[in-house]
Amino acid sequence: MTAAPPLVLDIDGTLTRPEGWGIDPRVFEPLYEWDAPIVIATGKAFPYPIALCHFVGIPELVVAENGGVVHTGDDVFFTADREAARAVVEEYRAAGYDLGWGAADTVNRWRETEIAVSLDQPLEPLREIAAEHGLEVIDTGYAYHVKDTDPNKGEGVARIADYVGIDPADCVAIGDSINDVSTFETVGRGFAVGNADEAAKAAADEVLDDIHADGTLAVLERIRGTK
Ligand SMILES: O=C(O)COP(=O)(O)O
Ligand SMILES: [Mg+2]
Repeated sequence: MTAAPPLVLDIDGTLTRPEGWGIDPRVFEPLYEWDAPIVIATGKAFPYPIALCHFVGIPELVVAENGGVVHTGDDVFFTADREAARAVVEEYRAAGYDLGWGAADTVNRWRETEIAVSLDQPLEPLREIAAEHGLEVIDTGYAYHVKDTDPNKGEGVARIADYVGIDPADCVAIGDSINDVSTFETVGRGFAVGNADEAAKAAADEVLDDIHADGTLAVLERIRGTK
């Protein structure tokens, strides 16, 4: 008998259908059945991973907004200040640009510590304005995130692991982009799916052939343990 390891899972690019968007429904059952804690570590706003945990039927262990929001299951921590990102966006808008999500902007509506800008908006002016405010812009392949340079997913994962009583070194993480590098540096074993960007591939212990959920499902099959 081998025990399943705790998991740290990114959402976009990792749990997504091979076409690139939408959660692949095949991941629901193995996550529901998983015999160890699962941390969802994402760049998405807090309600999205919470809803994912809710709909899969697993406890809420969540790192959202690239580490800006950490939920240990009992307590929620905010580790970055949204005001600086807000100031960057105001300047970006004043210069004639837009966040690119339309009037409802459900991408940022519940975002607490950073701002996300659509990939179809100009990056260079955003980077310049962010730098003037001491912030960085990271490109996850799904959005540009204007954020503090400080918090990251890995620190959030470490905080949750400490609270839950698991050793990060025992965790297996799967991810696809630059915002997963800190996760890979925190856990014992990191897998980059085949569609991952160069930063994630370089930081991972192993790069998978399969893309998106196909890659993730292949890892889960390999490490799920036996009874
Ligand atoms: O929000 C994003 O841009 C990416 O989200 P992810 O970290 O779950 O891939
Ligand atoms: Mg991702």
